[in-house]
Amino acid sequence: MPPVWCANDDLRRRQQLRHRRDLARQGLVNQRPQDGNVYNPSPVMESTAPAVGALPAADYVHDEDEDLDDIFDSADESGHDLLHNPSSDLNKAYNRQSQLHGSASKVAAGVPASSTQKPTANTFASVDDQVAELSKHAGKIRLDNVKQTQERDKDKADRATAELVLDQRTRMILLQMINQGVVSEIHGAISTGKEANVYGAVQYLDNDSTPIQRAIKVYKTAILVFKDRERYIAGEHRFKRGSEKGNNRKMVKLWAEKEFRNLRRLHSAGIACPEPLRLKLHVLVMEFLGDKRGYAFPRLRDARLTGDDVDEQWKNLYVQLLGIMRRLYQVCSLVHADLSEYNILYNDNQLYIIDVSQSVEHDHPRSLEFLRMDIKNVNDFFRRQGVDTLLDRTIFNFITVPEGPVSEPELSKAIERLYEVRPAAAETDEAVAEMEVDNEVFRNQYIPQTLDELYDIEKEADKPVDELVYKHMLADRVVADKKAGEEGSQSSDEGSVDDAAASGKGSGDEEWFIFDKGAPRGKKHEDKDDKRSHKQAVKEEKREKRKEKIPKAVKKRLVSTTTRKKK
Ligand SMILES: Nc1ncnc2c1ncn2[C@@H]1O[C@H](COP(=O)(O)OP(=O)(O)OP(=O)(O)O)[C@@H](O)[C@H]1O
Ligand SMILES: [Mg+2]
Repeated sequence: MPPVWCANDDLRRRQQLRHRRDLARQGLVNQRPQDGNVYNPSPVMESTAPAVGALPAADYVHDEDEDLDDIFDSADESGHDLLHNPSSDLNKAYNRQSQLHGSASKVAAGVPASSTQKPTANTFASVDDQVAELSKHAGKIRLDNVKQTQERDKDKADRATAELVLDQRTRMILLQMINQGVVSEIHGAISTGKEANVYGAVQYLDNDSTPIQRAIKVYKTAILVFKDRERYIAGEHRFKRGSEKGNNRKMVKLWAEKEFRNLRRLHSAGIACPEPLRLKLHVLVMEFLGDKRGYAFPRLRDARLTGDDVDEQWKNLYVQLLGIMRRLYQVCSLVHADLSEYNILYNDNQLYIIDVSQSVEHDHPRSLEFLRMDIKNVNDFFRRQGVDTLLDRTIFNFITVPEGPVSEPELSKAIERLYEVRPAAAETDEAVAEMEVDNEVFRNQYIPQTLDELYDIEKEADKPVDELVYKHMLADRVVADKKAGEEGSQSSDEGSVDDAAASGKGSGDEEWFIFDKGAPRGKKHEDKDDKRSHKQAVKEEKREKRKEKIPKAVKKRLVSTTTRKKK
């Protein structure tokens, strides 16, 4: 018998546990851990998974007082719009899933699997009912079906097996997603890490089409697996509410939300990355980057380029990545903050950016420091591949300067120009040594982000602007660049790359100048004569309209007569 609502918390909890135990006995819900910290998956839930499951104590601790209420709360969902968008394929998938797995009455009534209405009473009974309802999908979570093509170390592969067991909350979220048709089946782990596991999944849209591959990132909520997330979230306006220190579950939810939102920004800016599809608490469903059989693209670290022009391919990838970094900064207002060959996937000369949960906005107090770290990682990696890399400082300026292109092919052209205007002797040993020194200096330079962070504001003010690392963040520089753009609009090709290179302005630390500014947008940049004639035309139009206007007194009279008639 389902438990009845009761005001007494203790009694209610006991009833809930008893009910869960009953369900567990019937094989519907996973039982609580027994024999210390060993999970004992129910035969239904883990029917195809191997019998592993000894989890470290810490992995279990956070689940001790596990409740599932928030899992059935639709307020914690993002990407739900996909499901309700009539043009979305997810709709089809949802209907298909519902038809396949009962709930026929719900489908007929047009009720979504997880109702958006919150129960007003008997919450626990409702949660348990939903848990029981979801258990019919248990066989579709088959984590033993691992697809690994990448050269990962043995340690990690072993960990992948040991982590086949999901905690109950995560399992419920996954079952819910299956129920809603977001995915149809969940397969093995693509990757298991300290902070998150990524699983492969498939979504069947209709009976005869090939399934769509999906990736599901599950963030870990265990205490011991936390890294210093605070430094990424603190100081960013999107997370002003605070980082929810001390509450792991909330913190991880925030983290997943950050990745979802950042991915969405990247995707809408046209940067190659997995499209985020659905977020529920700490579980994120996204586009799968890999082949149709479910094998993920390799990380850039593991990419094996083939052909006679491998060197050229590496160089092109380098140029492509610098362009992406500028686009990320200028269009998305983001710094990746963990960019390296581990967080970039590669396929067919295309780079895909992943793992943006720690990416920060411009206004983050350490964004420039993170950017400099990203540049270092990228340069170090490509130098190891034999690419003639640009100076860290040059790239930093290239990324941060507001003026200039933000899309291909102009971005690549601008980078090629950076090579062209580089001091001529860049290939000599001496120049290489000099480059290394400059990189070292730049990497250790202090980058203030606000005026408050300057040690000696007067001393800084005396320095030539071009000596400042943060020169592109100075308000007057940004304004000056904009002004130059306005003036540039009067003599059309002033400030173009060729001019800059020819006049020698583009050498050394002046690379920011070599962007082709192009025609500035916005009304204030329109030609003065155009503006005047437009104003005149609008005036004329208004005058004509006034001629047809009924005088106020006449209008009033007309209104009053019609109202009287009605009466
Ligand atoms: N959308 C995707 N499609 C295919 N594979 C993916 C996708 N997202 C992630 N992966 C794979 O999962 C791996 C880990 O993903 P990610 O870098 O996002 O996790 P992580 O936060 O680094 O986890 P941890 O730090 O705990 O290792 C990646 O290296 C990649 O191989
Ligand atoms: Mg990663």
